[in-house]
Formats: sequence, structure tokens, C-alpha cells
Amino acid sequence: MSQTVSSDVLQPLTDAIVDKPPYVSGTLSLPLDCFNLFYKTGNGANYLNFTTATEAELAELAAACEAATFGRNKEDVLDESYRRAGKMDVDQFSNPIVPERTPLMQAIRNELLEGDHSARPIRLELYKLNVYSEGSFFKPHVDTPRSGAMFGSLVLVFPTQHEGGGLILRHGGKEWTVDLAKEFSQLPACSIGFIAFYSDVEHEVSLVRSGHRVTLTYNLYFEDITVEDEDANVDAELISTIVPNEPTFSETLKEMLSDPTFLPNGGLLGFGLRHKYPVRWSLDDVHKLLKGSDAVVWRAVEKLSLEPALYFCYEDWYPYPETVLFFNIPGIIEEETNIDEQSIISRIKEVGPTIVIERDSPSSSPSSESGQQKEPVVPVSWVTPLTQFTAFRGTYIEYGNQAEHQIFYAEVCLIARVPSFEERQRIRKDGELTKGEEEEEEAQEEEEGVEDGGHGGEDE
Ligand SMILES: O=C(O)CCC(=O)C(=O)O
Ligand SMILES: [Fe+2]
Repeated sequence: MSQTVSSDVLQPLTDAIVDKPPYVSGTLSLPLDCFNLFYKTGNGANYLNFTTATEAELAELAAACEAATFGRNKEDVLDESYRRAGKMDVDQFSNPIVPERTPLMQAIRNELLEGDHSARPIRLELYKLNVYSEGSFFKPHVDTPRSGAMFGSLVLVFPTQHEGGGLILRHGGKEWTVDLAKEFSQLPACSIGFIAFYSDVEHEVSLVRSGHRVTLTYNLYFEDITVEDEDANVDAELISTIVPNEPTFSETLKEMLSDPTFLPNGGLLGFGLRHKYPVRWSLDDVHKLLKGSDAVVWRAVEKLSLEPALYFCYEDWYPYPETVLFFNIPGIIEEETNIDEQSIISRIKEVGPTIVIERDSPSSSPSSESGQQKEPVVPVSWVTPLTQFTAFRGTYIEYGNQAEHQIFYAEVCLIARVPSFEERQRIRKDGELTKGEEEEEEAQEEEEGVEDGGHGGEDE
């Protein structure tokens, strides 16, 4: 099973993985009362409507806010050189917008989730109201994952006059800017701006040069994440959009597998994933969170019986350079907050299991001298490169929008096991045989009028 395949051969597969931007934005017209805001003040309550709010009303709202904090190194901090904005917690205000009852949901489903995932049940949680007045900004960060099921954030921007305050999004070496302030001047007063993006997208709010930018932020969760069978809860009535690259990817992979010269003795195919994912201590359920093209790859590989699995990938240097895959983080990280990367790696090796995919050791390496058996190397052919090794204490935990101890974003890779050509043919024949046998059995049952333990007719 220790074969690899050249990148030229894999190129058609790599090319079939096409990506959409990791966000969706736009404007939406809503009924006038959706622009009402009621909020607490020191001595009572106040009211305004964002379509008619005056400068004085907005300044009053800004004054009723507290200074917004953000998460840095596991603590919520107030640092106006990193984030200057006002915030109001959800128990301090009321606004009648229910995003679930607007076309926003369809936009999130179709543009952000794609394909089969667009029909998954999702839940929105109102998180904060923020006011970015003149001189406000929020420097680059990723939003803190509040549970393993969180997949993104939604920002609604009210149509108040302001200049600046564009949202800059960065992902996979690309950058986009969404400046809704410019759009409002050309739209009816009852328009709201929205931006929804995946959780691992770095973003920043640029300096507001004048006016007030008022937003509602929401956390987006997959609702079926604790369900054993991920597809069981899917709302079948929603029409899922077709992902253009999914059939191409599947077909290309299928063709490769039917070629006797493609990994004739079997081997591992690797996919560096495009998104980072929130993890606690294991990757067991993370496949249910896969987004965009990452989800496409998983589904296609799974359908072709290549046993997809997710792994962390790290690079070790002692006693010789090695690249290693594993899927559980040992408890040591939970217990000790100031642990260094090398100690984590040593601990991972101790507790295992790990797969060594690369080793650069001289023939007389320390461990062979000491007579210790080295683990065999199982090489991986990378379809999409692994862009980064797993970093346990990276910038991703250092700057969030809230301090959070339990979960961090990790670089993850997907490994598919390609059986030998002989095995592939056997599986294919078995599949056909089983299907043929099932059909035969069904026909016989129908003839005999047999019902299958109360489930008869379920498939019709
Ligand atoms: O206001 C925005 O557009 C984004 C705000 C943000 O990044 C946050 O609250 O975490
Ligand atoms: Fe944010």
C-alpha cells in the first residue's frame, strides 16, 4: 500500500475542485417596522426607526452602548487600538427582524452552504448589536467558535448614513471588501445590508470616517450536528442547488479508479482542506461541519467507498524530520495552558495512534541504533496541497471576537484510502452483484407477497 502517484496524473482531479467565495452579501428590502429599535437607557427606554433616525438619535444610541471587547489569548479584553466600537447585549434591546422569515435564509443556504448541505437545518442566534461611530474599527480577527456546530456569522447592517466601515474578508490568500454604505444611497430607505461568511474567514471592519454604522450580528449553527445520521434531519422540501464541480470531481475520480495503472497496489490520496474547522479534542464529528468544496470532496470520496477520514497533520523534527497524521488531541493541552508545541507532539506520539507519511532519516538514525522499530512510512499523494501544518497555539486562537477556552480552529486534511486495482474491481463487481441479488430478492418477495418486518413498501 505504499505507492504514490505523480501530481501530473492527479491534476484533472485538482482542477475539478472549484470554489465559491467564502461569503455572501447583498441588500434586502424589509417592512418598515423591521427598522424599529427599542433599547434600554440608564433611566428608562428609548425608541428609534433606522430609516428616519437623526444624527442626534444615533448619537444617543451610541452613548447607550458599552465599549466592545474581544478575545485575545483566552481573555476578553478592552483594547481600543484593536477594536473601537460600541456594543449592546441582546437583553438590552429589541428589534422585530426574524432572519429565518426572510430570503436571507435562502441566500445563506444556496450561496454559502452549496449542494446537499444547502438543505441542512440551520439555527441563527442573535449575538450583539454594535455601533461603529466615527473613528471606530475592528482589526483582523476570526469569530470565536461558540460550539462545534457553529459554521459562520451573519452581519445585518442598518441603512444609516456613514462613510467607511467596509468589511474586509480574507481567505486562502484572497481578499474581498464589502462596502454597504455605498449601496444604501441608491436603494429605497427600507433596505438592509447583509454579509454572511464562514467562521474561519479572517475579517476586519475598516475605519468609519463619518456617521454611524449600526449592525446586528448572529452566530450560525448546523442544527443536526449531534444527530447520528447527518442526513436524517434534512428538510427534503428545500431544493438544493447543484454544485457545478461535484459531478466533474466524482466522474474524474471514478475514471482514475478504473485505470489499472492508477495506484495499482493501492495508496493514500490526500486533500489539504480549504477551510479550518473548530475542534475540541478529536476530529470524530468534524466531517459533519465540512463546508463548500471540502464537503464535495468528502461526499464524492465516501460514495466511491474510499473510506474518507480527517486528520491533523504535524511536522516533527526530533530525532529526525517526520510528517505525521493523527486524529485525537491528548488531554494534556486541556490541562496545561502554557504548554509548548514540542511537548504536545511528544505527548501525541505517546498516546497515538499516528500514521507517519514522510520521514527523512539517515540510515543510522538514533532509533535504529537503539534497536527500536520505526513505524513504516505510508506516503500520501496530495491532490490539493496541505497549506499549513496543524498549529496548536496559532494566531487563530489569539484574536477572536470573544475569549473562548474550549475550541480552536485547526488545519485539517482529508485522507482517502484507494484499494489496489484488483480490490477495486472486486468491490465494483460485488456492488453490482449485491444490487443484482437485491433486485432478484425483491422480485421474489413481491411474487410471494412477503412484507419485510413492517417496513414493506417504505421505499415506494
Ligand atoms: O460589523 C461587521 O461587519 C463585522 C463585525 C465583526 O467582525 C464582529 O462583531 O465580530
Ligand atoms: Fe468578527
